[in-house]
This record gives sequence, C-alpha cells and structure tokens, in this order.
Amino acid sequence: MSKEIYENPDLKKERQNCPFNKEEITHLLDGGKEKTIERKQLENYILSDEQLKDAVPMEYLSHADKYAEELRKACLLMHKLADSPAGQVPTLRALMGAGLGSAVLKEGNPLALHYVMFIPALMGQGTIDQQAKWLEKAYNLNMIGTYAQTELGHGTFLRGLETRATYDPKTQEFILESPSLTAYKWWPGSLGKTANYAVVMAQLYTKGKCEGTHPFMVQLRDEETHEPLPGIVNMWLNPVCISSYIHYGTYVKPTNSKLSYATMVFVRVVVCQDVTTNLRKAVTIATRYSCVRRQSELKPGDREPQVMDYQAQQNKLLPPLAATFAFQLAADHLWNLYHTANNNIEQGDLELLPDLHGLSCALKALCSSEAANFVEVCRQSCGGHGYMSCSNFPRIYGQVTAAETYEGENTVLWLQVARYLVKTRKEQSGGLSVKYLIGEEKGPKTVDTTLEGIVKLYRRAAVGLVDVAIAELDKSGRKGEAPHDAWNHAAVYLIKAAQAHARLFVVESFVDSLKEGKLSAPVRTVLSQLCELFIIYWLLERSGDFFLCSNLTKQDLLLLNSKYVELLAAIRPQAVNLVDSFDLRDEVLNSPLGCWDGNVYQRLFDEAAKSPLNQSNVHESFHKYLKPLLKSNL
Ligand SMILES: CCCCCCCCCCCCCCCC(=O)SCCNC(=O)CCNC(=O)[C@H](O)C(C)(C)COP(=O)(O)OP(=O)(O)OC[C@H]1O[C@@H](n2cnc3c(N)ncnc32)[C@H](O)[C@@H]1OP(=O)(O)O
Ligand SMILES: Cc1cc2nc3c(=O)[nH]c(=O)nc-3n(C[C@H](O)[C@H](O)[C@H](O)COP(=O)(O)OP(=O)(O)OC[C@H]3O[C@@H](n4cnc5c(N)ncnc54)[C@H](O)[C@@H]3O)c2cc1C
Repeated sequence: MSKEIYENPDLKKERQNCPFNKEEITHLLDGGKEKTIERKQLENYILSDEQLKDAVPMEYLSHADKYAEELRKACLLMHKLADSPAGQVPTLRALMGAGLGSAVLKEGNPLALHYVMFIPALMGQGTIDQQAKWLEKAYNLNMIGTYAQTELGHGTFLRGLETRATYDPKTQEFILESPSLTAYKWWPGSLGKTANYAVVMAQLYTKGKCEGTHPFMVQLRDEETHEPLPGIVNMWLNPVCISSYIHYGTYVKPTNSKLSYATMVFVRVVVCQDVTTNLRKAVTIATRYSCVRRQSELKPGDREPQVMDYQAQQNKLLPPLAATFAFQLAADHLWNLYHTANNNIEQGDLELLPDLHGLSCALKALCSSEAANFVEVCRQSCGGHGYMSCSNFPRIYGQVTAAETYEGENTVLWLQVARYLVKTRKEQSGGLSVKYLIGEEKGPKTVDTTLEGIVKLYRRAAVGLVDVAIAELDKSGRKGEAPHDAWNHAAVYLIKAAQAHARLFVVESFVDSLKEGKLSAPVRTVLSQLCELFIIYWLLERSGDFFLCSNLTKQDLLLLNSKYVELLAAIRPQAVNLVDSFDLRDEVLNSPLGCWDGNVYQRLFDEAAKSPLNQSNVHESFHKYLKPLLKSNL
C-alpha cells in the first residue's frame, strides 16, 4: 500500500486553486521547457547517488574531516561528469555555486576555482599555444588550478600588488618572488591544500621597468607527491607568462591594459546569478515556513493565524520574492551583454569593454548587497528556528555576504561604476547601457505613477544623481582641489549615483522582459504585480533620491504607499505557489523549515536528534568539569 505522503494542511490549502501555471514560470526561470527537463534529469542523476549523501551533518565534523569529506564528494562528482545526462558544461555550471552543487557540497566545492577562474583565465588570457598546452590538461583534471591574485596586503588595489615576475632575457625565464610578508598570496580558493597549479597575478618587470600586473602560470606542487615545489613559500619558481606580451625579449603592450582583468569580469557576471539562486532558496524556506507557522492572535478569540497573514510578514518576504525575478532577468540581460562584448573583444573590438565593466560592477555590487540584506530578513522572519544551523540560513547568508567582498569589494566597484557614469555623462559618448546619460532627459513635470511613469522617475533619479555628483566634483575643482581629492570628497554622491544607475538597469530589465516575454495572461498578471511591487518598494526605500531629482510630491508618495500595501495583499495568496514555481528540491533547500511537505516540527526534531550531544543523556564532560564544580561549594 503506497505510503500516504504527508502535506501540511495549511500548505495544501495554499496550493489549491493556483490561478497560474507554475510550470510556465519554472520554464521561464530555467530558460525553456527543455532546460527544465534537462535540469530535473541531472538532479535525479546526482541526488540519487547514495555515495554523495552525508553520513553525519557536516556541522558536526572537524575542519580537516569537513575538507576531506567535501573533497571526496567533489572528486566523485567529477567522475560522474562523464556520464551526466545533461552534458559537461551544463553539469559543471549546475555543480558550481549555490544550485545543485550546494545540495552535495554544503561547505563549498574545493574544485570550484579550477572551473570558475583558472580555466576561464586560460581561455581569456592564454595564447593559442598556451591553451593547446594547458586547457586539455585542465579539462581532463590532470592538473587542479586556482586564481592567485589577492595578497595579505592587497586585494583591491591591483596596481599595488607586490608579487614580482622579473624577466631574465639570458635564460628567457621569469623569476617570481614574494618580496615581503604582505606579498604572500592570501585568500585564493583551493590554494592551501587542493591546487597544484595557479594563475598568479604579478607585477611584470622587464629591462628594469614595471609593466603592471600580468597573469602567470605557476606550478605549486609536485604532480605525483603533491608536495609543494622547492621554494614555493618564497615563490621562487619558473612560471610562464600567460598571454605572453614578451616577444623575443621585448615587451609588447596589450591593446588594453585591463584585458588582464577579464577573468574578474566573467566572475562578476556569474556571481549575479549565483546570489540570486541563494536568494531564491532563502525566500522559499521563509515563505513555506511562514505559511506553516501559526503564532499569536490576529483576531481576538480566533485560532492563531499563519504568520504570513500579518502585513508585517508580507512586507518582509514579498519584496525579496519579487527581487528573485528582477535579479534573474537582469542577470540574464548582463550574461547576453557579456557574450556579445566577449565575442567582439576576441575580434579585437573593445568598444563594449567599458560598458561591460561598468555594468558587471554595478550588478554584482547591487545583487550581492541586496541579496545579503534580503537573506537576513528571511532568516529573521523565521524567528528562533531561522537561527538554527540546520535552517540553512547561516550557510546561505555566509555565501551571499562573501560575494559582497570577493571579486571586487562592493564599495570599490560602486566607485568604478561612478567613474564610468561621470565619464559617459561628461563626454556625452559611448555608454551603451547608460544611453539615458547622453542627450538631455526631458523629465515630465507632473509625476505619473503608472509602471511606465515610475520607470521614468528611476531614470530621472539616475541621471540627476550623476549630475549632482558632477556638480560636487566641479565645486571642489573650483576651490582648487586636485582631481583625486575632489573625487574622494564626492564619494558619497558618486556611490549614490552608481546605485541609482544599477537599480534603473534592474527595473528596466524587469519591465522590458514582461513586455517582450510570451507569457500566458495569468502568469503575466502575477509577474506584473511582483514587478510593480518591487519597483515601488525600492522607490519608497530610496525616496530621498527621487525627491532630489524629480517632481515627486508627498501626495505621490502617499499614493504609492497605498498601492504598495494593496499589492502585498494581492500577491499574498500566491506566495507559496510562486516559490513552488522555483522547483527547488528539498535537498537543494537543505532546510527542515522549507521542505515541500511542510512537516517542519518533525524534521526539526529529527535534525536535533542527529547531534552528537544527543547520543547520550549525560555527556562525559559532566564528570570532568561540572560535577567537581557542583561539589566545590565555591
Ligand atoms: C561557471 C559556473 C559558475 C557557477 C557560479 C559560481 C559563482 C560563485 C563562485 C565565485 C568564486 C569567486 C571567488 C573570489 C575570487 C576573487 O576574489 S579573485 C580576486 C578579485 N579581486 C578583485 O576584483 C580586485 C578588485 N580591484 C580591481 O578590479 C582594480 O583594482 C580596480 C578597482 C578596478 C582599479 O584598477 P586600476 O588598475 O587602479 O584601474 P583604475 O585606475 O581605477 O581605472 C583605469 C581604467 O581601467 C578601467 N578598468 C578597470 N577595471 C577594469 C576591468 N575589469 N575591465 C575593463 N576596464 C577596467 C577603468 O574603467 C578605467 O577606465 P577609464 O576611466 O580610464 O576609461
Ligand atoms: C570568500 C572569499 C573568497 C576569495 N577568493 C579569492 C580567490 O580565489 N582569489 C583571489 O585572488 N582573491 C580571493 N578573495 C579575496 C578578495 O578578492 C578580496 O578580499 C577583495 O578583492 C577585497 O580586497 P581586500 O580584502 O584587500 O579589501 P580592502 O580593499 O582592503 O577593503 C577594506 C576597506 O577598504 C575600502 N577601500 C579599498 N579601496 C578603496 C577605494 N579605492 N576607495 C574607497 N574605499 C576603498 C573597502 O571599501 C573596504 O571597506 C576572496 C575573498 C573572500 C572573502
């Protein structure tokens, strides 16, 4: 007799009479029906393998055992790559970062940097000969690489990196050295115990002249014994300069000195998608839990309500729910720009490079910081159970906040965006993704609070804040301040302008995608409600920017506030159906709070029982420490 599948009655009721086709949204997020089928096949292929399951929860293992266990599973996953039903590249993408891979590798993938940075660096920076020599070895996992750029003393300021690569024309070799403690490579993933090669970013010196940072291929460990090579600590190695600019002893300048920064651009682009995946997990866990959890009294004398029925809870969870769609659509748009720009760069056409740099910095900083804030709100919305390690919120939060720092600390990236915006506005040229900065924006006198009208307000704020920042820079210039001082003293304005630009891009991507998308009427309705909720939410959060740069009035704001709370109420009934559309398996959510069946309390109890401390009634430490204390009559 088939075992009755438990489904929490409240969740069951939430799922009745769904007015839209959930699968249509699943296909939209996957990139089409075929992609959904492929993803589900891959998930079954990976998650059905008993060898990939944890015998004990990772949190109860020592540091070294965690590493060994993650490495065991990561290597097993690589063995499964060859027979994957989804093909190598889609499988690799799924196994890196926050998606399917996180269901197996909960502490992180020791081989991630090999695929996310080492191979892309070879592909983007290596010459044809170097790619012929290294790429096959890297793809066949006959070598494991990492990307070693950050040092103890420098992570942001690449022109300040201390590692030196001096070219010796006599031996035609490069001598790589770390001249000081602060020059030690620090942070590169897998560098400690896993990788035996690295792309090392170092200052290239030739004929006594520093030619700036360049990538070098360096062997770190013996391929057989895995022992560090002699001198590895002082990095006295015979590396190979990738994308050699040394022709017969003479340095040949690259067409653009920033091409060596290209790997970072790629990762910034994929990080937007990765933090969005993590945000989807957090929103799913919090939403399902908020419909299972009943607490307090809404109507005197009534049964305790689902906490999702509190407007305060909807205000916490529905903007991040909307954000998952907004960030996904913007990340897709950025991914397309990346491919176009990259294809052009390969043909020597660098025209889109500044746009790609500006936009990838903007979106990486925006998506990672907003996602981190939203994940914390999701955690808080689950009360004490959200604080438990098994809720998965601590791990999701740790992964998303890391993205605020790695691949370019967000503040530094905002300032890069501002540099690009000021230049585009002043020169009135280029600026593919910021075309609103070229030519005069005729802002509407009265504010129109329709969707299109609100997008126009975002544009007014974006261009207005750049002008405010430029006015500050000019004011400092007139006072005789040097450009670098003026820039530093305008940083607050510059960052606001960069953030307004990033928000405009996300808002326009969301609105345009709904306009262009072939959606059924019910799906269009619910996504349009989410879109309107999100762009009003952000406007209310940043209303100062809009008051400063448009004719927004107090009346308009009150009207938008009422529209916002109406939308909360309108979307509330579909919250569970929307997160179900993400089609995130319980193993990927990895949280008793977010499981599909809503059997939260039993699963919490089962998780607690797994703790080593719960394997006996009295822990041995009682007899060693507590009992003597209790007897000591202090
Ligand atoms: C595959 C499946 C995936 C699955 C999903 C996995 C995801 C999840 C795993 C993630 C795993 C990651 C793990 C972390 C890996 C690290 O963290 S690797 C290390 C990352 N480090 C960084 O990002 C360093 C940040 N710092 C920098 O990029 C540079 O120092 C800065 C801030 C851009 C400044 O550089 P600078 O040389 O001082 O340049 P600056 O003088 O500011 O500007 C000069 C010109 O260059 C331009 N420029 C600067 N940078 C660039 C650039 N990158 N491009 C083009 N132009 C540029 C400027 O716009 C400027 O142009 P103009 O205005 O003159 O026209
Ligand atoms: C989880 C994780 C994984 C990582 N993996 C790798 C890796 O695989 N390979 C690798 O090479 N690196 C890696 N890193 C390092 C990472 O890239 C750097 O930490 C990052 O680039 C920030 O640099 P920093 O640590 O020097 O911070 P700093 O730049 O020292 O930041 C400190 C403060 O200074 C401020 N600041 C710095 N410059 C400016 C400026 N010009 N204007 C205004 N404020 C400024 C920053 O905003 C910040 O508030 C990793 C980091 C983390 C957290």
